[in-house]
Amino acid sequence: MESAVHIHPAVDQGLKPADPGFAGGTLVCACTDRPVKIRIEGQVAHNHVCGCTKCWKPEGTAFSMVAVVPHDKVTVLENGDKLQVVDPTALIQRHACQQCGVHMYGPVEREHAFQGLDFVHPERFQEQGWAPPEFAAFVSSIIEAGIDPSQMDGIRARLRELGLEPYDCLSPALMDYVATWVARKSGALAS
Ligand SMILES: N[C@@H](CCC(=O)N[C@@H](CS)C(=O)NCC(=O)O)C(=O)O
Ligand SMILES: [Zn+2]
Ligand SMILES: [Zn+2]
Repeated sequence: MESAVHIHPAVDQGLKPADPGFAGGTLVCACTDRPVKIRIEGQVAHNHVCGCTKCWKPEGTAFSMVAVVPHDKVTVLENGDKLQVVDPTALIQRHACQQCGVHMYGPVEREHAFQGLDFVHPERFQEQGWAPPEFAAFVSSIIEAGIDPSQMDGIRARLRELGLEPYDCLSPALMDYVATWVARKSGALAS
């Protein structure tokens, strides 16, 4: 089934499988002059496409693609002076290149189930072999960015066709993980 809306350039032609030997790589922003370079050690986890308005999306694309890596696996290699935090009040401290706008890494420093993880956009890797997205998150949020609600049935069908089950928040596994963290903190569950 064809949808007029592009999901994301890295998935529109189908997903590329992970290389089992992928040991990390370098994320590069879109600048030709003094690009920001970030070294990531090891494979990314929980890669997914995200429809929210806060995650960086390539031009003309309805979804971002975003995964997590432990914060200690992230190193700013070059031109870190170009980075600025988009919204210092947000849970994810998205560090964007002020020149080209690409978000390079987003640590979660606050006390939260995701504390210690950095959100990254794997399509910015110079290398191939990163793990492909596993699901689609915050799908209804694309309406907040201006997608006509009448397109949603087609977009969800296209996501399913690509093997990216659409959810309006995170996947059930990740929602359960977050809720378990909250319940342990409150004492509702034994820690
Ligand atoms: N409907 C909202 C959803 C925003 C949202 O909650 N985004 C999720 C997925 S990235 C999140 O965890 N945000 C935390 C943050 O932005 O720091 C929007 O599209 O702006
Ligand atoms: Zn840049
Ligand atoms: Zn998002």
